[in-house]
Amino acid sequence: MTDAALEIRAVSKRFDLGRGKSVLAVDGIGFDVARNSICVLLGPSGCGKSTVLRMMAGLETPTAGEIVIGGRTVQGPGRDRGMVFQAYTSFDWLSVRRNVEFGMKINGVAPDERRERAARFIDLVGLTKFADAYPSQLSGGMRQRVAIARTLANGPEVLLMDEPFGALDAETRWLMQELMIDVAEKTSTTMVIVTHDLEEAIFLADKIVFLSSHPGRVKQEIVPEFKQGQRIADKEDLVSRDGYGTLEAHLMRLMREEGRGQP
Ligand SMILES: Nc1ncnc2c1ncn2[C@@H]1O[C@H](COP(=O)(O)OP(=O)(O)OP(=O)(O)O)[C@@H](O)[C@H]1O
Repeated sequence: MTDAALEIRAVSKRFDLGRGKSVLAVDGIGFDVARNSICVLLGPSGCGKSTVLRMMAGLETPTAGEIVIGGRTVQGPGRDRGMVFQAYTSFDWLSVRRNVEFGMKINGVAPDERRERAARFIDLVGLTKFADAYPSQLSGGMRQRVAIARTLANGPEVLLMDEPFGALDAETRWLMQELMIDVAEKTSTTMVIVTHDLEEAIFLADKIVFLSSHPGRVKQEIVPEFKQGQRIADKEDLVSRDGYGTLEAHLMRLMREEGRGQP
């Protein structure tokens, strides 16, 4: 019995470009994501991070290998996974509460339970005062909180996030990162987060999987040992810890090595 929530086994992805041409985006990658952990996929632009995440979500099919979640091979999208994208994906004509209830309604969750769960997750992301507001009345960070609450309310085993804070300003980004640590602690959801931001990776990750540039292969799996197995909920605290700078410099070196030759 493995304690992995997610197993990526020798996965490759080749995209057909038509006229007999194709591109190998991901080449034989393998790694595990432990249950209740935060795994960050890091690597230079075009290394295949989003492709790997989309295969986990079942939005793309591996050309070779398999992805196993909770003992089952992924064969398409499923309720055991929830995905949050960089672009805000809330329904503008529904209030925050109705947005969060929407997926549960589709899934046939009874009204009372829907309301109770929506209230819990809206509270978790700090939007209780805005439950009756509409997305157009909210800031970018708040709208992304709605997307997170809506996704978590469906009770996924694994939360997949593709550059979730990429469109936010620096300050909101920190707050959102701190929020995700809080969410991970309170909900014990396994998370896989794609980013190219080194600081974000170090802050959020229990494990970093660094992908080499095109085609994507696992270059290194890195556990930020300086955190001593703890999540550090406060960014100032994190960056002032011994070992933070060394890890950041190491990741910068990897990024520079792999980024060479990129436009
Ligand atoms: N649908 C597709 N058809 C053809 N090629 C694709 C498709 N999706 C991705 N690719 C190619 O696969 C490679 C990996 O792309 P992917 O978007 O996964 O990288 P990434 O690491 O997420 O990049 P970025 O950090 O810039 O978002 C790229 O060369 C890209 O052009």
